[in-house]
Amino acid sequence: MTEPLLQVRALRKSFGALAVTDDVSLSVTEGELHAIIGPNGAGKTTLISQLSGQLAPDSGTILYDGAPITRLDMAARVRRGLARSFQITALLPGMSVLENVSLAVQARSGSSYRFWRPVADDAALSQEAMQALDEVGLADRAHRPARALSHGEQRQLELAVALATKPRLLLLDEPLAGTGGQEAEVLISLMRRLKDRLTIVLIEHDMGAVFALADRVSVLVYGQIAASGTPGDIRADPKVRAAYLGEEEEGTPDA
Ligand SMILES: Nc1ncnc2c1ncn2[C@@H]1O[C@H](COP(=O)(O)OP(=O)(O)OP(=O)(O)O)[C@@H](O)[C@H]1O
Repeated sequence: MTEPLLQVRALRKSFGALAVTDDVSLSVTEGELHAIIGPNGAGKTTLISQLSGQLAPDSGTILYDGAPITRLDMAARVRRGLARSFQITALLPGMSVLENVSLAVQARSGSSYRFWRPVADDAALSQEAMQALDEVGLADRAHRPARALSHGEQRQLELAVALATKPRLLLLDEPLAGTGGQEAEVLISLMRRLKDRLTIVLIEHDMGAVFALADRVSVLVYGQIAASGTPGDIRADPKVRAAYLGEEEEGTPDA
């Protein structure tokens, strides 16, 4: 059996007396889209922040591609191919869409690009950034300021920024938040395309999207994995229905 691309073992993180990640173990196989769902405050974002290197766990181990990365910072994890999509708040609103993505290409490439020149001037850098924009469907918006994009387009831009780091494993924290209708559809079909070539860990409240996209689902409740399995297993799990799905009848996948 092939080794999982990501293995989390006995991860713990507390804020004061509150154990927000409480002995979490989980594995993500190369090529799968693994969704993490759970009620508000269950600890999903805190977990993904530890996977990306933004937050240090109190104890436990994170193995990526067979090697421990628990003590590596975010930049070192990005260089190994583990990227988190940056939130809209991390976008630079006055810079162009292309410049926002070019900065991510530049960050990955380190000193191979001359950092004192305006980022959009470097042809190779711009070309790579354009590829990422093309992949998310924003090539025709390249020269607009990021602030001129619609909310849904800004979420596409976040994905382009993450893709520009050439990840092998992509961590997505609520990519559909604040979107609806057509905007959500665009993002869902984009994730469907990305999952053909990348391993993805997805935190998402939109159960329709989760059950349409996920190969496996883990349910986090009060900082602990309450269940992990295929979407079919999760739908049928009485513990999950009681702890999570039951709480929002509208979002129940087979409602
Ligand atoms: N830096 C922090 N300091 C103290 N408490 C925190 C901190 N970050 C998160 N928490 C608390 O940890 C708990 C889990 O938060 P987290 O954001 O990880 O949950 P979540 O499952 O992502 O929630 P949501 O679905 O609402 O985004 C919450 O009770 C939150 O208030």
